[in-house]
Amino acid sequence: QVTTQPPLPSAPTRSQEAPSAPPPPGRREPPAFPTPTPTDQAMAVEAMAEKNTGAGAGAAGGVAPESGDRRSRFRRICVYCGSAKGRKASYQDAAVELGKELVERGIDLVYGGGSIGLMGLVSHAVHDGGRHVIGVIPKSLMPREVTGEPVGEVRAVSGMHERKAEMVRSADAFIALPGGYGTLDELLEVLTWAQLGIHKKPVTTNSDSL
Ligand SMILES: C/C(=C\CNc1ncnc2c1ncn2[C@@H]1O[C@H](COP(=O)(O)O)[C@@H](O)[C@H]1O)CO
Repeated sequence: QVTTQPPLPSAPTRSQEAPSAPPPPGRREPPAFPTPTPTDQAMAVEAMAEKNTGAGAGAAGGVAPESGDRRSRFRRICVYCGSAKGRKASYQDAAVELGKELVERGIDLVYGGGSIGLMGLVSHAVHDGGRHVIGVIPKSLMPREVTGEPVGEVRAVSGMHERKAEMVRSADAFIALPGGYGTLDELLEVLTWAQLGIHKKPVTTNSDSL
């Protein structure tokens, strides 16, 4: 099952896009999209799994949370995010907060294996919180995306396609944070694979992601 959450306002028209220069006098700034918090995102994937109990982490071996318990039914969530830190400090805050949210819910992380940008922030937050981190990365990309000692388990794969397939196989649900073209590619692929019935795992993002 694939949905995005929460209900989003309609997409801006070309004329509503954020201007690169200050607007002329009298012209109003376009409305800002609401940015769901990492807690919203974590709750969204839980809700999706609940609605589709045959498809969520139950099917993937997750553990149903007891009432009042913040532990998740998901064992592992894949986070797609940028290899850069992005233009807004709020993107970095969201990466760290999401990492902490996963820790609090007892969820391990699957991600692209890089130590740079938002990937580095989310992986360190999860690792520092004591959860397992699985980084899936092609050997050829290591010099570019890994600096210093990588955290957690590194799964070296043969190429980009194998990386995406391994990430989808290894996780029970997917959350996209802000990123660039790579994040967009990963998100579109996991969505289109769901559309084709290749997997039945929840996918969520936010309107401010890409
Ligand atoms: C060659 C293939 C796909 C090409 N595109 C990508 N597919 C998957 N992941 C990618 C691709 N390009 C870059 N990435 C990785 O995404 C991460 C985030 O990148 P961003 O651009 O900063 O959002 C990063 O780890 C990139 O390596 C065949 O399928």
